[in-house]
Order: sequence, then C-alpha cells, then structure tokens
Amino acid sequence: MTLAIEGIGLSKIYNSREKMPGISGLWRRKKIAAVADVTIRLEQGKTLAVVGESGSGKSTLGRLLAMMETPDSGSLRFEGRQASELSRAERLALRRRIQMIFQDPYESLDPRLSIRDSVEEPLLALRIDAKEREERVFAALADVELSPPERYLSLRPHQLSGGQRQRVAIARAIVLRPTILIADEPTSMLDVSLRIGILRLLERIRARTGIAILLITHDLALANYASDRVMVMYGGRVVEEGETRVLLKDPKHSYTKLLVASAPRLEPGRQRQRLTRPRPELIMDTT
Ligand SMILES: Nc1ncnc2c1ncn2[C@@H]1O[C@H](COP(=O)(O)OP(=O)(O)OP(=O)(O)O)[C@@H](O)[C@H]1O
Repeated sequence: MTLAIEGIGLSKIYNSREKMPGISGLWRRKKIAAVADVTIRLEQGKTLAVVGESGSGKSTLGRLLAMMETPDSGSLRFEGRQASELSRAERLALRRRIQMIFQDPYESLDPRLSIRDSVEEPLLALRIDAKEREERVFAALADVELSPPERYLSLRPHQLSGGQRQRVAIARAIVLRPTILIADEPTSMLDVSLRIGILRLLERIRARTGIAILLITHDLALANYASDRVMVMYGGRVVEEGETRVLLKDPKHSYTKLLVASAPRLEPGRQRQRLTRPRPELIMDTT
C-alpha cells in the first residue's frame, strides 16, 4: 500500500462567538474544535470518502490536507516526507500536486475568464511555453469529456450548464497533473441526473492517472457508489472507518447507524416514495 498523503493527529480550532443565552446583544467567545485529533491515510489510486452531517469537520479536514490551512496540532506526511520539513519551494510544488474542487464550481472559476484562460491560468506560474500550455489545456478539456475542446475555449462559465462548469473546474485542477484530488461535495449543486456523470468522470480519471481522491460528502449513497473506503466524522472526530460496502452495510457506531437509517435512498422501502425515477446506481445494495 503506497500512501499519497497521511495526516496524523490533525486538529484545527477556530475562534468563534455565540450569543449569550438570555441576554440580548451580548456575545461570548467560543472555541470550536472543527477537527480533533484526526488521523487519515489516503492511498494512491484509491477513493476515500469522508462522510458526516453538516458541521462535522469534513471541509476543514479537506483544507488541512490541501495545505490551505495549518493545523493547530498534528502532522502531514506526503509520499513519506514530513510536510513541515519541506523547503518553501518544495511546499509550493507540493501544493500544486494537491488540488481541490468544490461544491460550487464558481468558487474556482473566474466568471470573467474564458474557459481556455481558466484552465490555462494554473500553468502560467510554471514557466511552461505557450505551445505546451495549449496542448495541456486541450488535453485537460478532453479528459473531462468536453469535446471537441475548441467548442468550449472561448465560452465564459455562465454560458455552460452546471455539470459542464464542474467539468471545467475539474479540468483546471487536473491540468496541473496532481497526485491528490480533494473533491468537496462536488455534485451537491447538480441535478441528480448529472451527479453520476461527474462521479464516473472522477472514476475514469482515477483509473487512468492513479490519482488519489478524497471525496467529501454528506450523501452516503454517493460515498457508497464512488469510494473504496469511508471515514465517518462527528463533531470533528472520526467515529468509524472501514471498507465502504462493509461499513455501510453493517455500521458499528451508533452515529453511523443513525446516518445510515436516516439516509432515504439507503432504505429500500422508502426509495420509491422519495425518488420519482429511482436510479439503481445511486441506491445502496442492502441485500
Ligand atoms: N473559518 C472558520 N471560522 C470559524 N469556524 C469555522 C470556520 N470554518 C469552519 N468552522 C466551524 O467548524 C465546524 C466544522 O465546519 P466544516 O465546514 O469543516 O464542517 P462540514 O462537515 O464540512 O460541514 P458542511 O458540510 O456544512 O460544510 C463548524 O462548526 C463550523 O462552523
């Protein structure tokens, strides 16, 4: 087993404030342990899902792994090397190899830029000549199945559908040839009919490139469909972890049991009431 990235005992505490109960207009400071002593191992070529309800710390964990935030304690190892021991240049190079995509593709796409410029932009800092940049932009657009790429180059994000925009955001991430992709709720703004397309695309990219994927989702059905392993977070901590199919079929922790029980599409009896056209791929096999 080759680890793409390993986080050991990661914690992140935010300063926040909350209203004083019963006293209007008064606030008190509060510390929130968004991530508390989390150890996570992401294998090369595998997809690990992080699930949990809103506020459980999934996105914060993703940002810590992407080195967008510094942990208050704990350490990161990347391909066996301690991140804190890397030189500035090495850290910069490493950050390029860990790319993130978000729920809302507009977060990574500048609405003023054409699709060509959006996908090319990350390459500009790399001193790659114009010809190679162009080749890589074309290849990335083809990789995300926006073809022929020529049709999309001069368009702006608002001229695309939500699914196409997410594909451009993925192209912008993979144009740097990362080894780790952190996908934070990548399909939750999309219609159900488009979700599978994006998940299948990520799967094909993973199979072809051997990239490691961290899939952050509150949707157990998506985790079940798209991941090899799953980690369940609650209140900043990991409460249960294991092979996805095994864990979701036979959860041990009471919180995971609750999540599985309250996920409508995981319950065969209720799925037809909830989904007008049940999608077999999205429904967990509970048999
Ligand atoms: N920058 C921040 N400043 C203060 N508190 C924060 C910050 N970012 C996150 N938090 C808090 O940390 C906790 C975990 O948030 P986080 O976004 O990581 O959870 P999540 O599981 O990804 O939830 P969601 O799915 O709603 O994004 C929450 O209580 C949140 O309010």
